[in-house]
Amino acid sequence: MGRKVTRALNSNPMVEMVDIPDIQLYVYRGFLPEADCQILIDKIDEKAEPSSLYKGTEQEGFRTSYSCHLNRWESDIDRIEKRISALMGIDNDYAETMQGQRYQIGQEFKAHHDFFHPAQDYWKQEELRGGQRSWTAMIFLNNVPAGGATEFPHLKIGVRPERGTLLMWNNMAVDGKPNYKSLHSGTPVVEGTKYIITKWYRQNNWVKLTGSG
Ligand SMILES: O=C(O)CCC(=O)C(=O)O
Ligand SMILES: [Fe+2]
Repeated sequence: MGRKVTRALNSNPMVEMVDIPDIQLYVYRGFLPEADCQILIDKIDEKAEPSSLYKGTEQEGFRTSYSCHLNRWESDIDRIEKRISALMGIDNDYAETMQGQRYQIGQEFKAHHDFFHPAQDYWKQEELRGGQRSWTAMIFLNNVPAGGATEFPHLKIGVRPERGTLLMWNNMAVDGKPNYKSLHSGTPVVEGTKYIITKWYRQNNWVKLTGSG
C-alpha cells in the first residue's frame, strides 16, 4: 500500500512532500474548501463528546479534546472521504470511520503513535479487524489564532492549523513495520478553538472485515 500511495502523492503537483528521511509526510494546503470545512465543523459541534482512548491505555489528561464519529453513509461525508481516498489512491473501505475532533483552550492530544502497539491487549483483535493503521489523513478545518499545532517531536517539525490543510503521513516504515518516529501530538490550544478530522487507513479492507462503517 505504501508504494501505491507514494506514487499517487508524488505525482500530484498540489501535494508537497516534507523532505525528512525518517517518515513519509505530505501536506496539501487548501485541500478542503471553506464550505466543506464548515459542514464538518457543524457536525462536530452537533455530535462531539469527550474523546476516548483504547481500553486499557487510558491516562488522565492525555486526550482532552471532544470527538465524534462521522457517518460514512451520509452523502457529504461520503463525498469528502472519497475525495481524500482518491487523492491518496486507497480504496475508502480501508479507512475506519472518520473522526471529528474539537479542542478548546488548553485541550490537547499528547504525544502518541496512531499505529497499534503489538504488545497491547487490543492488538490481537485489531489484527483481525483490518490490521495496522498505516496512513493517517488529517484536515485542519479552521484557523487557530495560537497553539494547536500538530508536532512530531522526533522529526522536529510542527504544522500550524490552517483551514483546509490536509496532512498525510505513513505510520509504517519502509519495511512495513510500525515507525516509532511517527510519534506526534496535538499541542494545547492557546487561543480560539481547533477543529480537525482524522482518518486512519488500515492495511486491509476495514469495512468488509468488520461489517461496519
Ligand atoms: O490534533 C492533532 O493535531 C493531532 C490529532 C491526532 O494525532 C489524532 O487524532 O490521531
Ligand atoms: Fe494521532
